[in-house]
Amino acid sequence: MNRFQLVQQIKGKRSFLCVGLDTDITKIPKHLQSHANAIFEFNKSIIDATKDHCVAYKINTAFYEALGVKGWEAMEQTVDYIPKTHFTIADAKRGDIGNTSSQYAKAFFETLNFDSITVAPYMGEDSIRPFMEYENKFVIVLGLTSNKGAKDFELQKMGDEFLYEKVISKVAEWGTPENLMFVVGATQSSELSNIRKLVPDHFLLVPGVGFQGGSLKEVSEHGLNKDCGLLVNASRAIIYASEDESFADEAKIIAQQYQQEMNGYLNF
Ligand SMILES: O=C(O)c1cc(=O)[nH]c(=O)n1[C@@H]1O[C@H](COP(=O)(O)O)[C@@H](O)[C@H]1O
Repeated sequence: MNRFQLVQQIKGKRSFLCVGLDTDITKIPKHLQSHANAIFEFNKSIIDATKDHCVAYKINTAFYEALGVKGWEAMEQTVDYIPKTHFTIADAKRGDIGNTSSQYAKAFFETLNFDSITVAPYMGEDSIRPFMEYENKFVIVLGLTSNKGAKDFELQKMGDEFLYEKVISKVAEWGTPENLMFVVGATQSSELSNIRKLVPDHFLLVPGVGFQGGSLKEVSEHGLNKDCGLLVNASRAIIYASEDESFADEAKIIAQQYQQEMNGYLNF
């Protein structure tokens, strides 16, 4: 999917919601846990229930890799099941020396047909370039993350800049808003206006609303650009909205609430 198609979808749906499929076998409703293909069955119900209210799905690969071959198969089935209208994110946080990153890119962009992948920037340009060689695919580089540990490196000053500022400015030289996005945690909304000065046109993937306490209102106030420019992710708040058989209906209600709130913030 390209940037234009993503923006069109946001305009049509009046939503910039990304549903996070952090599907944990121990947290899905009891009646599904004994199912031979429990993870995929759960994801299928969540996708069916939320697809009218969101524009993207983020699959956090850790939850699937933890289950071995079966988990990987459930991930493949899930990516294939997500409607082609929706932007897909492999939240894999990869990045390695160039020839290894090429294999990661092949794994997530060719073997699995994801539209994008999250990548850690620590190893520099040659670790990120291979992901940028694909047309209509995006690399989503960690900028300023939502977790406490962000203060250990990302929020350390290097001269008069934070490390995360250096990372975002430098990485932005390697790609364009057509193939590059950045992760900014919703819990870091005080830095969002500053980040918008560094990358006014790029999309930002913003996780951390819901369970981590980030504010959708603040993120929208400081992060929206002329094309929306935001994908706000919620995982647990949506997929575990209920533990009983009505889990998909409850997930739909929460996704719809996010969509309605987002509609009020959009400036087009
Ligand atoms: O790259 C990410 O998606 C990510 C970056 C970040 O800074 N913080 C963060 O929470 N995430 C991911 O976003 C999701 C947040 O999940 P919930 O807190 O349940 O909404 C998880 O899949 C995290 O791995």
